[in-house]
Amino acid sequence: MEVILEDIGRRFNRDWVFRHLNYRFTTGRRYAILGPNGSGKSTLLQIIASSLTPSSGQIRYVSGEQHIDPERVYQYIALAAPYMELIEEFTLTEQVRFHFTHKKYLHGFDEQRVTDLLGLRHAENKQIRYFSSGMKQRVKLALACCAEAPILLLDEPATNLDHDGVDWYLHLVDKTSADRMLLVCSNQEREYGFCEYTIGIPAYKA
Ligand SMILES: Nc1ncnc2c1ncn2[C@@H]1O[C@H](COP(=O)(O)OP(=O)(O)OP(=O)(O)O)[C@@H](O)[C@H]1O
Repeated sequence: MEVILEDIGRRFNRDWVFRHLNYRFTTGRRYAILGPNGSGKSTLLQIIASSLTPSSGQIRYVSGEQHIDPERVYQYIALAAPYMELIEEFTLTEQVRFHFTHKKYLHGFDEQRVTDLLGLRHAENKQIRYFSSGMKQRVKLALACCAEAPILLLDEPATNLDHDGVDWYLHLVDKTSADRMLLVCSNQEREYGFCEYTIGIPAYKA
């Protein structure tokens, strides 16, 4: 699968966040989207996820010979981001079950394995609203990484994670990112050090 950005730009009102961005993302590769706060990383990720449209240029999604309609791209994407909410009223078990009624499990995973991987067995029946911020971040990452989707998008994945949490995240990525297209938005080397390709957003400042 390929995601092809053709001269894309995005502005909010009169202010261009970035412009003239050409890039080709390919399955099996890991990319870091880099830049300081406010540079446009999340904006670019949302354009790639097709939840935001570019103000100029176009984005194409190609799977083999097939062109994918941007409105159906969500079926190919798993996303973890700070602006995504978990369902606070659910227990952990209910949240996992609910998520995987909409998404398939990645090959080799099931409810049990996701819960084990989370290391939150003791909190299975606890409502998400009582989880710490680090526990919630682990849940978001596990739901995204353990879902069957060729494109995995992680926006600031180490947010709220302590030292052990970052090691846990790196292990999770190692176990789940093979043969997928992985994009990590970050400004911290520890969360994207494994990426083979980097895109610096400030280079596309208008
Ligand atoms: N809906 C919106 N309306 C107006 N401006 C917006 C909107 N969304 C984002 N912006 C602006 O676009 C710019 C890029 O924001 P974005 O969130 O993409 O940056 P970022 O690199 O992800 O930042 P951070 O590292 O802080 O998460 C910022 O100046 C932001 O204020």
